[in-house]
Amino acid sequence: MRAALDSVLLAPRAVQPLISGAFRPRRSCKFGHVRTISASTVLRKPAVASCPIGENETDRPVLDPDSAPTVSRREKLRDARPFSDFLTDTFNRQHDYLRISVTERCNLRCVYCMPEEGVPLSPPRELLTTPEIVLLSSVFVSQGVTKIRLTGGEPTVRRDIVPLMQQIGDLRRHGLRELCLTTNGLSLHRKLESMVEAGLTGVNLSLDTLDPWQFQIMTRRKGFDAVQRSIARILELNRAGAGIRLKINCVVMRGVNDREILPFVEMTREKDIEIRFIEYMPFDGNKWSKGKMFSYEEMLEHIRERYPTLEKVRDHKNDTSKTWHIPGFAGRLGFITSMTHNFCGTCNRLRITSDGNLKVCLFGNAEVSLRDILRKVNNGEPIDEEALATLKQLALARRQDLSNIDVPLTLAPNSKELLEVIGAAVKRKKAKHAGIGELEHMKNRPMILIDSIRPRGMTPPSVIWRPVGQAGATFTRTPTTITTTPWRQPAFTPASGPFTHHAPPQPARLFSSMSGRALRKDNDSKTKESQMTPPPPPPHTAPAPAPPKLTHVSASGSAHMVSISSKAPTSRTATAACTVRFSAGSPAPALIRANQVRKGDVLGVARVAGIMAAKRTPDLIPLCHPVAISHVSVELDVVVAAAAVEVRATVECDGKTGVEMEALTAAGAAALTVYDMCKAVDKGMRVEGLRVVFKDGGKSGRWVEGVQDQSGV
Ligand SMILES: Nc1nc2c(ncn2[C@@H]2O[C@H](COP(=O)(O)OP(=O)(O)OP(=O)(O)O)[C@@H](O)[C@H]2O)c(=O)[nH]1
Ligand SMILES: C[S@@+](CC[C@H](N)C(=O)[O-])C[C@H]1O[C@@H](n2cnc3c(N)ncnc32)[C@H](O)[C@@H]1O
Ligand code: SF4
Ligand code: SF4
Repeated sequence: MRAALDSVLLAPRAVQPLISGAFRPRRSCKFGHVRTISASTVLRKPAVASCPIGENETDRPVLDPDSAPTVSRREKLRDARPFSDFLTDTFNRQHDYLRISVTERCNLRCVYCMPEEGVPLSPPRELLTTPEIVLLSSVFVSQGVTKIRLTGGEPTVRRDIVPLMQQIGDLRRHGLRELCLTTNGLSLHRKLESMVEAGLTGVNLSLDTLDPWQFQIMTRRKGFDAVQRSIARILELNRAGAGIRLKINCVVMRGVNDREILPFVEMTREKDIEIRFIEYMPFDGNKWSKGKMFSYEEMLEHIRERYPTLEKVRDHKNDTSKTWHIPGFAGRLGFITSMTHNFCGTCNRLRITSDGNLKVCLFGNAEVSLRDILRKVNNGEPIDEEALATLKQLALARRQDLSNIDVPLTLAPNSKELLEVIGAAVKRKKAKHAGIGELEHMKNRPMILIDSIRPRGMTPPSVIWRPVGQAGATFTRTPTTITTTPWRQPAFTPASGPFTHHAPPQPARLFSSMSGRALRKDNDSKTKESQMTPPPPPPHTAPAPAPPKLTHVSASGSAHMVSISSKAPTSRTATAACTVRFSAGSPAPALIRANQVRKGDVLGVARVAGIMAAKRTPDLIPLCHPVAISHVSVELDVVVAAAAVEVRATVECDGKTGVEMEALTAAGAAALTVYDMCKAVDKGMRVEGLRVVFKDGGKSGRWVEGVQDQSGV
């Protein structure tokens, strides 16, 4: 007894819960044979990652449901139920794997992932709070999700990542089996033990090189040693039986790190880890070219030359990677072939972005805001710990009313509505994503804002399925089609029909300038205007000439937003330009060029200001529609001879309305930032000639400044 107690007290902190039984790792093979690693096994000998019947290729550490305080009868009954229809798509794919992006931030700047200057971040109130992530996780687990992966950005930079994992880890008593992390490993070693205690079962760690200098080139930051420390710590904990499944993700770029393929393969000789080589994927700003991509076939050939005995291993049905093994080696090799072979047929993934949008496909462009639905119960405000406590009370109070929903799990009073929206989105999921031919010509935004990468052109949600929130919502389902009202065309009148669900009327804050008439179900603005009763003509006067049609003024004369509901989304681009002109003899242009301005890097800050301003355009220009911008670039050229900085901003979107206002706002804000940062050295600056110089897409097609006949442009 005394010895047993000592073993608990003297064991490393991460292992204590293993011993005490608070968390008991289990392993299961692909056939579902599960065995628990006992405390004595943990202490006496390394855990053997083998299947009880010898099938050891796909051992998967899983959370131990028995370690949770109780598994209620309700949970057991739920497990016996058929898989949730809400999470089953029209191709009968059952989505039991949820990826959640918990932050947009990152402490590295990998060349293939992020622009050097980083990405503009969303305002904090738009991001999911910890209680909101837990609520959404619980809704998904209640429907049969058994695996949750936290990703980002870099998930470990989220300040409350450990408490968040603890709360998600608690869902194991409701059926969650795996809680995983995709991380760059930079600060993982500091949090690893508490994460294991929280229930971490798997780590996918990104490492593209084994050379510290090359690491600095590829990530634009230092940190190689810290990553090595994290890997060593995982292996150490695993030797003690923690059972963390470790995979190393390595994006292979020709001419950059392809010479390291074989050293990575060598790592699997002694270590029980899986090295996964990922085909390099394109998105705007990462300078992708087909030539830089090292394909699956090429990698295999290269490895086979050195290791001819390389053999294929049976993959788990939902794996993204194709697994191989060199006989005699402890680890395995995987290949993620998003560019050359899709693996969509067995897809079981859904993802939630850090701002709370559900994406049913990594490459799909439709998103639906779950955050807005969730926040309705808190008057549109983010749900914090205090609000969560109230929700818990509510959930208990209405326990009886929700016979078909697991009350302890789904604390959100509007779980049913959430499920309806999730179900409709899942049913819209396509069979597969585009092939390489399409991917390489598509535009993209930096993928750090979603989760992992999204190839060029796949990103910008051409339709944001944001059905609810402040503006109210209508979901109309007919037996053959499901449509969700996009956020830009809120319908305020409940639609009719047997399968209609509509949100309770909400104060129409965002669109409060719209007249009641303009807000009716009819989405076509032209029809709407023709149906309005014109004011009677004044008596005894000649008929007045028809007033010019003011598209932004309603029948009652008040300013309103033009409806673009009936327009089809198309790809649109606009470029705006302007000049910051300095006084004659001003030292500013030379200082800017030499990056010697005391306030800092003028061009870098102005570029970011322009990008952020483009995203904020509808907040600044009252009648401007919010558009789903897919790309913003801001270029600033210092022309010392002309004592000027020339600014050009290009904005792209796939949408129903043009982006010239966004381009003008971006150019204007970049110019004003130059002004602001230089006003100490030149008080006579002027911002000149703000204008659109190029526009493409939509009904009017291409337009170029200064060209008389636009037909040939
Ligand atoms: N096509 C596609 N590729 C994905 C998806 N999720 C991840 N990937 C690819 O997998 C790479 C590694 O991502 P990870 O975060 O490690 O996720 P994973 O490989 O799906 O993780 P597990 O299968 O759970 O181990 C990404 O960079 C993508 O290339 C997905 O849903 N679809
Ligand atoms: C976006 S990161 C987020 C999680 C974490 N920061 C990390 O690096 O693991 C997720 C994965 O996407 C991969 N990735 C990012 N950009 C990529 C690209 N252009 N091509 C292929 N994979 C990419 C990364 O290597 C990483 O494994
Ligand atoms: S791959 Fe991960 S670590 Fe690298 S920049 Fe992207 S999010 Fe950060
Ligand atoms: S591309 Fe979409 S459908 Fe294909 S595997 Fe990824 S998420 Fe699933």
